[in-house]
Amino acid sequence: MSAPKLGDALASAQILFDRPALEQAIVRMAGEIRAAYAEGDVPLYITVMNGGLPFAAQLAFALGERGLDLEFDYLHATRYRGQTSGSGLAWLHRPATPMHGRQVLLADDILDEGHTLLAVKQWCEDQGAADVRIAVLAEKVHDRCVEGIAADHVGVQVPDAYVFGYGMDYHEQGRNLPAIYALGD
Ligand SMILES: O=P(O)(O)OC[C@H]1O[C@H](OP(=O)(O)OP(=O)(O)O)[C@H](O)[C@@H]1O
Ligand SMILES: Nc1nc2[nH]cnc2c(=O)[nH]1
Repeated sequence: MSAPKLGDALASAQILFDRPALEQAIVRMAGEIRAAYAEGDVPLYITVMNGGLPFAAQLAFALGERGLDLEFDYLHATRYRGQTSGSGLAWLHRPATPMHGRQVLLADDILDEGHTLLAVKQWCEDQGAADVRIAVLAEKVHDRCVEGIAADHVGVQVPDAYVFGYGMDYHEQGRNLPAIYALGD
């Protein structure tokens, strides 16, 4: 079966945040995150692939501009496999950099029910990370978030709908759309 067409989804989608609004949110986040670290700190900056990639890249530059150096690594843990729901987390790649005693900064596109970032944060702590901060471009507003997880830094809040663009996929399409859309009915 072929994937539903991105163009059809866009035709009925609602634009929630355009590129300037998201860039502005990321700049604001960078100021907050910079202030959370001391002079000379070099956090281990972990991009949560795939969705976190565009956001993480932009945030990294904004942090560099503010004098915060970062050591880069990445992980890929996926839960949804292109659908809106699913159970269990599949680790496709774990970071190679030792975390013991490190300050870890996780960058992901969205905190929805929180299963992904809860498992990822717990894994970082199990590896001996001294401190784990979470930065997400979007936080979905509902009451289904699992206990024990919250983002430290949030770009924008999105309604309880399937969203795509700016890293987030619509059936593995549309990740490079420079805006966040909510899927229509
Ligand atoms: O808060 P949750 O309900 O756990 O959902 C959020 C996670 O879901 C998405 O990842 P996905 O598993 O779709 O992988 P992807 O980044 O490769 O699209 C997104 O990138 C988050 O990591
Ligand atoms: N693309 C996308 N991925 C998600 N992962 C968890 N929630 C969402 C969502 O609304 N959209």
